[in-house]
Amino acid sequence: MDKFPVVAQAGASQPNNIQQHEPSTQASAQGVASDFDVRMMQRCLELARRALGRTSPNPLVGSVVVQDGEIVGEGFHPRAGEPHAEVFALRAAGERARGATVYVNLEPCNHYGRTPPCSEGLIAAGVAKVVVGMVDPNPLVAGGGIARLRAAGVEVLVGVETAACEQLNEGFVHRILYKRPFGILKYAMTLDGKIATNSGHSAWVTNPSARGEVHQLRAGCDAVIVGGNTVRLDNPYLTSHQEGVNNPLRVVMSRQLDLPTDARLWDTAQAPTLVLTQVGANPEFQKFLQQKGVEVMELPSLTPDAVMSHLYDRGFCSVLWECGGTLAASAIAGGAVQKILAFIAPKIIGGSHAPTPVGDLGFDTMTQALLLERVRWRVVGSDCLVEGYLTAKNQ
Ligand SMILES: Nc1nc(O)c(N)c(N[C@@H]2O[C@H](COP(=O)(O)O)[C@@H](O)[C@H]2O)n1
Ligand SMILES: [Zn+2]
Repeated sequence: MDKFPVVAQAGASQPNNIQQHEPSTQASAQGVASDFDVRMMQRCLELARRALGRTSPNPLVGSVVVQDGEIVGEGFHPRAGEPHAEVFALRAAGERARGATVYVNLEPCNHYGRTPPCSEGLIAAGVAKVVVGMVDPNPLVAGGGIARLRAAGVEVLVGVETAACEQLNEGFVHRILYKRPFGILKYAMTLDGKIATNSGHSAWVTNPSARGEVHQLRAGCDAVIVGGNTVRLDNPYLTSHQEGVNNPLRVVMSRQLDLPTDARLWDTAQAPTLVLTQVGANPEFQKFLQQKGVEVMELPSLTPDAVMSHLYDRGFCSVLWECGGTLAASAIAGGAVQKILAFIAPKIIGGSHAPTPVGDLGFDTMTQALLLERVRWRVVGSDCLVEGYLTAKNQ
């Protein structure tokens, strides 16, 4: 997997300004990870994913306790307010935790939050060694958990499968560092760069496997945002379409609330919907939505950043933009997008008025182009998925 320097400097003001993070000296890697260590860390990540989309504002964390080369306890963090992964793993191991090695994809915490410090729990359980995937960027932890364990005589190895650990928690890390959720812009376009025909028809650009990936992506996000046009033209469900997995909060941004009364998003039995609008917009329609169980909120300024700020206040880590080109351009320009996922279908539809995934960014020359880094691509069914991160140059 590519190196993924997702962690940026705390306090930096530009949300897209992602920089390489160097772990603190205190917490730097000591010793060499074995193939077994790598396998155990991958198991932690697997366990962590069981709570996909359910832990915000907390991270996804899994933990494994190993005694004499054998797994004797496993656990994951199920949601904020519940015990941390290490606690569940230690509980499962019981007395066999004494002298054991504990694996965890995020540095054990060292503070009293909603739960007591895991560093103290690990010390009290008498573990001999802790293997950590990545340092916790939370200023309340930030190397302190590692230092506390070492001070108590526990051997600590830091930096196993770090790239994968950082990628799993890129939303949590971004939230901590920038006080905004991590924004992902996803779109599907034809080979000639259109997201719909001249008449606005878009079902479907991509093949069913690609649509399955999008459902999976939604399951890992706290919210999915669209604009009024997407509601009017596509009438989407925006759910994960799977039993027992997370459905994100479906968010509609609409200034005028000139929206259809029969939109699928107003059926809140499957997933909640939040409509964000401007102060005083269409009171009749607001009433109609509220009667349907849709939450309506007026924001003094309906900008992508104001929306992301509101979603941050709700404790969200990752937000998916599934909007049309105009809102996508505004979200990018407003620093609300850090990652792009572009599904490209091998189809050509032409059309000089056919919409494209990103509207006007006000650029005149190619030198102004937004650059992506850490770009990867793979084939998904008959389509191609290109993904990458907006670079610091874009700001
Ligand atoms: N190492 C580790 N394992 C977990 O299972 C976790 N949830 C965390 N989270 C860290 O602790 C903070 C939350 O603490 P409370 O749940 O409020 O007690 C979170 O921000 C992470 O820094 N870490
Ligand atoms: Zn903890």
